[in-house]
Amino acid sequence: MASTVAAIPSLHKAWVYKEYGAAKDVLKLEELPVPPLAPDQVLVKVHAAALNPVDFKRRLGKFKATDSDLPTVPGYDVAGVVAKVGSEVSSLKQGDEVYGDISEFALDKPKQWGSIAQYTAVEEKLLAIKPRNLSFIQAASLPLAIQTAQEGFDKAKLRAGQSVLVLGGAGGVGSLAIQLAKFVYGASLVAATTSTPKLELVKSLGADIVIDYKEKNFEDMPERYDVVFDAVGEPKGTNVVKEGGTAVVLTGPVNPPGFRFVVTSNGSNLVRLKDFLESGTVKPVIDPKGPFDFGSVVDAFCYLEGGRASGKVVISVL
Ligand SMILES: NC(=O)C1=CN([C@@H]2O[C@H](COP(=O)(O)OP(=O)(O)OC[C@H]3O[C@@H](n4cnc5c(N)ncnc54)[C@H](OP(=O)(O)O)[C@@H]3O)[C@@H](O)[C@H]2O)C=CC1
Ligand SMILES: CC[C@H]1OC(C)=C(O)C1=O
Repeated sequence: MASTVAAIPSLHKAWVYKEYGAAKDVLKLEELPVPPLAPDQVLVKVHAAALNPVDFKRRLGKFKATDSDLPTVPGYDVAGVVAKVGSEVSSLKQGDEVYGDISEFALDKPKQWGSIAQYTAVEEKLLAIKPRNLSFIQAASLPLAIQTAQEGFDKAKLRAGQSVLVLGGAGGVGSLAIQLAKFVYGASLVAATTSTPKLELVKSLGADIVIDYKEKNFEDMPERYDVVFDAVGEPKGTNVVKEGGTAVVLTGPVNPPGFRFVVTSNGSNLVRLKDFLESGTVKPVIDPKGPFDFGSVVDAFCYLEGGRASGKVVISVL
């Protein structure tokens, strides 16, 4: 798909913080210069951007040792239209509808000028053509979370016919991890933990066993799993791993045989999932409190930071 692109202004609106702190204290909507383009980058007119916990952890200074310089425009996930291409860009052209995670390494010098803005500059290799059946809102919800699930299962060497437990099944990553495990990697059994109000959502995503962690402890159940995908950060997952299995840990402490990793972005990862997305086999999950409008980003972060989001918190930027 291609869209028409208006003239590019020299200034644009962006959410920015100049010091680390709470969203309500430091996050402001300001007019900034449109980011300059490197030769291998494209300028994206942002239609939608999604929030991730790494955005608020970063804004609280938890990764300052490896962060890019302040001031910071937050936002990793973007969906929009290519407005301009750098001199070395070969695979994208003006008008292409694209999506992606704009920071190749989530914690190591992530983009200073992020996606919660009217324009963002990003290397073509980090983007993919938006699936034609998905809205910009739906597409923006996917990149960082779906690549995290994909990379975690790849590193765990998940094979068809194996069993998976997803801890945090209703969250941004967990809601996609259930679907990928079941429909992309061919797991024979997918179990997931969530709380009482989200049991039906998690079952609808393909979980064969839904564990209400408010009522039951998965460690007390008889099942053991080839792969535990821990999107919660309690180190209990390794206690239910089968002999020879592993635990993928996204955050917090790790015990053997588990491992933790940090997601790496590449548009080719999204291309691998194109058919699953365009066929509707794997579906975006957008928290019903959203999408939030561009003026409500502080509210959106406050909601995400409450830790109860179902699927992804998305911002409509147009
Ligand atoms: N290492 C990496 O590269 C990455 C790490 N992460 C990290 O992974 C974690 C998850 O990210 P993301 O999914 O975006 O976060 P979300 O904010 O989307 O997770 C919210 C969800 O977590 C669920 N949840 C919270 N506690 C529990 C629990 N004890 N058991 C089951 N479900 C629970 C909530 O459900 P309920 O209301 O039912 O409790 C809610 O649905 C974050 O800490 C994030 O920083 C994320 C992406 C990449
Ligand atoms: C080390 C985990 C850290 O990296 C990302 C992307 C997060 O969300 C984290 O908490």
